[in-house]
Amino acid sequence: MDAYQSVGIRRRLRRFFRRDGRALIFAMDHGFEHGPTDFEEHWEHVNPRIITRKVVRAGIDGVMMLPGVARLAVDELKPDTGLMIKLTSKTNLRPKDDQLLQSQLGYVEDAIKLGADAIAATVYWGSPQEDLMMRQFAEIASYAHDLGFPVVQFAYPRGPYINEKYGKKEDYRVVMYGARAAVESGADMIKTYWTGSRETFAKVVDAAAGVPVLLSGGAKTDNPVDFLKLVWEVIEAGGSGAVVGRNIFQRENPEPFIKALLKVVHRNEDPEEAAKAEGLL
Ligand SMILES: O=C(COP(=O)(O)O)[C@@H](O)[C@H](O)[C@H](O)COP(=O)(O)O
Repeated sequence: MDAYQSVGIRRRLRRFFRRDGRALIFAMDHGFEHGPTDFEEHWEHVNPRIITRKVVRAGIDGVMMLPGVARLAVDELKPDTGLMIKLTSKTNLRPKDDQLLQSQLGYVEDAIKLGADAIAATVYWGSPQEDLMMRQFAEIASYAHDLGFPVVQFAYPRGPYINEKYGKKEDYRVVMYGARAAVESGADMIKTYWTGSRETFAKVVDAAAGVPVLLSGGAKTDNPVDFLKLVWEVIEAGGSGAVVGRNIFQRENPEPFIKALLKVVHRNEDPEEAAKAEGLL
């Protein structure tokens, strides 16, 4: 018989993933990590309640937030919207030498009090402060697992040696290494970078050995279809979905865009067809 904890972990993961094993998750930690200027294109979206209402209305599977933003936005969530609380972060205001570290800014108990379904933390694999983030992740994961909560790792390879050895952090071997390190450190879900092609992303998925790999969205594309195509490639590569921020909240009208994304993620719909059906083309 399963221990209570593993039942809790499976049950909470299902609040993000539909029966097809895929999820589209809205990310809103940018006011902290990038600064509020990220919202300037559509300033009303700086208000977590307004943008959360829109993404929930469009049918998003889950949201990822830092504790303070979740506190403002949770009343906008449906009972079945997955809530992922991220417990590490950094501001862009830090000195450059400290930018390769995410610090803990909340505790597992805080996330549970907020009604979290999953706990997230970032590890910059390859950072000079990798050791500290590994310990942070291990402590968060061990405690969350003990209480039956799944743990999501934002597995971001970043550091001077990576650039020296591989040229860029998006090299598939680097992303694959980060994903594998996430698996081996006990993650139940992984968020990572696009590697540039379906074939290479499929290798990242293989290296994750069954732990779901989701795309970290990235900068907004001018043409919405370009982003739909990228997510389509992720799904074709065996990826389990995407965690998307700027491509949603930097659009004037995010709802049809989310609906098109959901068609790509959950129905493998052709990106252009999905865009047409939602009036984006
Ligand atoms: O991981 C983050 C920051 O990454 P970054 O340091 O900007 O590469 C988060 O702020 C976002 O949640 C994540 O990037 C997803 O949001 P978008 O990239 O889709 O805006």
